[in-house]
Amino acid sequence: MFRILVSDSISEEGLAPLLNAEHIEVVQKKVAEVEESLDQFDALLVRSATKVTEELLAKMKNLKIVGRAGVGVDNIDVDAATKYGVVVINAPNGNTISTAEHTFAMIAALVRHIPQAHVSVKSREWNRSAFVGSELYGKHLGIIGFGRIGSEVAKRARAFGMKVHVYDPFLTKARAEKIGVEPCTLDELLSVSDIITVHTPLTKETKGLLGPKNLAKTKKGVYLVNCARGGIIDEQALAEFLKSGHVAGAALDVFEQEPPGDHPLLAFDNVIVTPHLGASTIEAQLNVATQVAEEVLKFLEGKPVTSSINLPTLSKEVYEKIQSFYNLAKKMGTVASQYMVEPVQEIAITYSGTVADLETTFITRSLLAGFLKPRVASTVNEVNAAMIAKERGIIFGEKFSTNSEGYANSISLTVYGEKQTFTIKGTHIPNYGDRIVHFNGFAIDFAPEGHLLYIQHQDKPGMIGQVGKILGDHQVNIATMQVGRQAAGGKAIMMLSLDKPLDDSIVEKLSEVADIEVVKKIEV
Ligand SMILES: NC(=O)c1ccc[n+]([C@@H]2O[C@H](COP(=O)([O-])OP(=O)(O)OC[C@H]3O[C@@H](n4cnc5c(N)ncnc54)[C@H](O)[C@@H]3O)[C@@H](O)[C@H]2O)c1
Ligand SMILES: O=C(O)CC[C@@H](O)C(=O)O
Repeated sequence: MFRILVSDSISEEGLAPLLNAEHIEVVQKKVAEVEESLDQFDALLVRSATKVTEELLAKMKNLKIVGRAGVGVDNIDVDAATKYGVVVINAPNGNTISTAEHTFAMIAALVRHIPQAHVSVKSREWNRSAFVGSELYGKHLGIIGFGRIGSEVAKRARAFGMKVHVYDPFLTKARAEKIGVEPCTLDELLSVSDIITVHTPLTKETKGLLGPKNLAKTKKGVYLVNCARGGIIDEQALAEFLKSGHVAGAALDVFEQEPPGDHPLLAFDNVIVTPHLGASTIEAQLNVATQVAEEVLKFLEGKPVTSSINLPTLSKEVYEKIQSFYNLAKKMGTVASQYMVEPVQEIAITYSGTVADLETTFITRSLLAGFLKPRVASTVNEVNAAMIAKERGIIFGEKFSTNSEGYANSISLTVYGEKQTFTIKGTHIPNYGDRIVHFNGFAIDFAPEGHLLYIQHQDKPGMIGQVGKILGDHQVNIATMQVGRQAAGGKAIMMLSLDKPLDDSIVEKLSEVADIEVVKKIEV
């Protein structure tokens, strides 16, 4: 049974996939109103009101996923979520059309003074000359940020006969051509546009993007629109440029602080505002709620999610192809970690054969998670494994090889520690399973599963008997046993799989046997 906390108002109809699932319990309450312990929840669903801070994440000890019913995740501390191994997903396109339409409604309202005229008529005035506007036809619209919403705004602008200028440093030429726009520099856009609308995320680079310096480069009489995030247009600079009359008006759906309270911008007649309504349509709310509910359900059922902020995204098809290697890699990491009980500096992974053609990022993360789990007290999984490895100074890297030495596929892992280097190689055989085919320089063949016992010894008659006797004397049943050696009479290994975990005292007894050099128990 999974428990999900829905802490903001999210469309009930959209939550249906979760509400109808048998193994899911949905609690619809604000975080602050939850009386029980917060660590009972596996998932948290929010819009923008709930602030998912590090402090909250620390309290939700069993949290696995945060779902944002919307695009922007600036109310979620994604770095902290990554640190705690919590997946963050959003609903990236469910509210695109609604927000583009709202932007366009704001543009039209702004240049035709609709809100001001509305208030005037409601006040029993009839002042037609006070509200003379401008046509959109033939005007230059500058769009900063040409992603999902920016490009939908462009389509609507073209339908109105506007000339569209686009600035987005990450826009590829191919995409621009496909949509039929000509990208320009920010300076070009600023100097030519009659109306400028911003559609970027709020980042270090975009915070204050339209500040004093760039606003000074705009045409006198420019109109500004922000239906993206408060702060992209510097609010203080905007107030100054409105005061001087350089900016003719602004339409704002978003503010640096929401609600804005008694904000100086609200005092300007030529500033029109809405309370972050871009995504507030029945359709958008149903879309984002459905998207996020379906994704959370998939995730809790162990299936891949497609809109994760802090995990590589995988399609179902790709996930199905990599799943076996993902499991194999995790087991290899677990085995290697328990073998190398010492500080580790580097982990090198080589993918050979068919696996080399797959999306290996996820497989590597799985291997790292398997490796780090026995060493790290906090949650470690595919989300935070790479970050934890880096934090602990472990370098890791992938290599690809066409030479899989007779196997259809293989993953080779070398761990460089302070005292020794350890190599293990595994393969996945369809309908047979995962096999370790090289272990620490020995050719061998065993399944990396259950309670394993590794023994390295001199290749002499009677070694197997001695090991069998000690285990038998302690009522430990051997399920399987594989042996390997480098040369007759030289170094040899045994890998046993046991029916129950081994006591340390038995490990000690085995270590005392003459000609046994290494004994390690490994739990997979
Ligand atoms: N008002 C609302 O209710 C509402 C609803 C949905 C989305 N939003 C916001 O709208 C914005 C756009 O959303 P989207 O879905 O189109 O996102 P998107 O990721 O599809 O597009 C963002 C675009 O901004 C571009 N960009 C990034 N940094 C840039 C920079 N420094 N200069 C210029 N361009 C830059 C990116 O390349 C990308 O193309 C986000 O801030 C989102 O949070 C607001
Ligand atoms: O939840 C909302 O209504 C706001 C959504 C919007 O800002 C977003 O980023 O998706």
